[in-house]
Amino acid sequence: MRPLVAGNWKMNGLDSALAELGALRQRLAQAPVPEAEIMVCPPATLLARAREVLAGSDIELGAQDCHPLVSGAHTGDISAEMLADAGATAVIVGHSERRIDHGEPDSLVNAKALAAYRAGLTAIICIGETEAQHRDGETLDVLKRQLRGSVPEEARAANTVIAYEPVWAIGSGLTPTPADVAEVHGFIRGVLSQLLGQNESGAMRLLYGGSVKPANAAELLFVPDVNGALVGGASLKADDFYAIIEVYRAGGKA
Ligand SMILES: O=C[C@H](O)COP(=O)(O)O
Repeated sequence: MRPLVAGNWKMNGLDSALAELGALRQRLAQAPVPEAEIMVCPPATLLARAREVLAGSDIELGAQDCHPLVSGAHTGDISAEMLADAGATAVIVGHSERRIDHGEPDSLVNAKALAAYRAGLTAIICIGETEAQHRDGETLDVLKRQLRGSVPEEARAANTVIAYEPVWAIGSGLTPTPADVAEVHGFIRGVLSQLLGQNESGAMRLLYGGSVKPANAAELLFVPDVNGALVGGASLKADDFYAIIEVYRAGGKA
């Protein structure tokens, strides 16, 4: 399956990110990496400008969150339909920063994923254990609970991507070992198989996220059952993001 490398800008991008995006576009035009699908997820305020920068390129545009409803009295919120209207083809839901900062439970993440489907967007559903849960050996239990609660019955390989992001690895420079990533991703694939059937589970892309950098991308992204990356900090710099994407150049994993 074709891997996906998605960049999550989070609440960044006021300064140089659009210029960096232009540089990334140029870099990929000069030295394409057709083996990978590439996406950037800027803050909602930058979607329109990012869309202009990317016009005519293969780089896709995603968003970072959505409200479950189409419209209404929800000050400050943005619906999946509005994100689609702004040019997004995907939306991240259930990122740990939303789960923790905004107290989002699995049921809300599930509703947001359904909203994404309703608007024709791909849902990138994030799951991951905290440092304490990791230390206490609860990782697999936590992930199973999050998958059962957050992944709608309507999830299909064509409309859903799962991103495993250990909270303790996000922005910390720490990463699980490739063997740990392999175990966890194999486990996720198995739970998805129980929930959605083997065909959908087998074809669904499972991304790894958490301190993916040019220096560790090759060792993390060629692990079995890893079908791409959700990249935070390193997606803000064209050179770094390109170097991560480039690990998929022909000769790597199909
Ligand atoms: O969504 C992206 C992740 O939270 C990873 O962020 P990071 O690459 O800065 O650790």
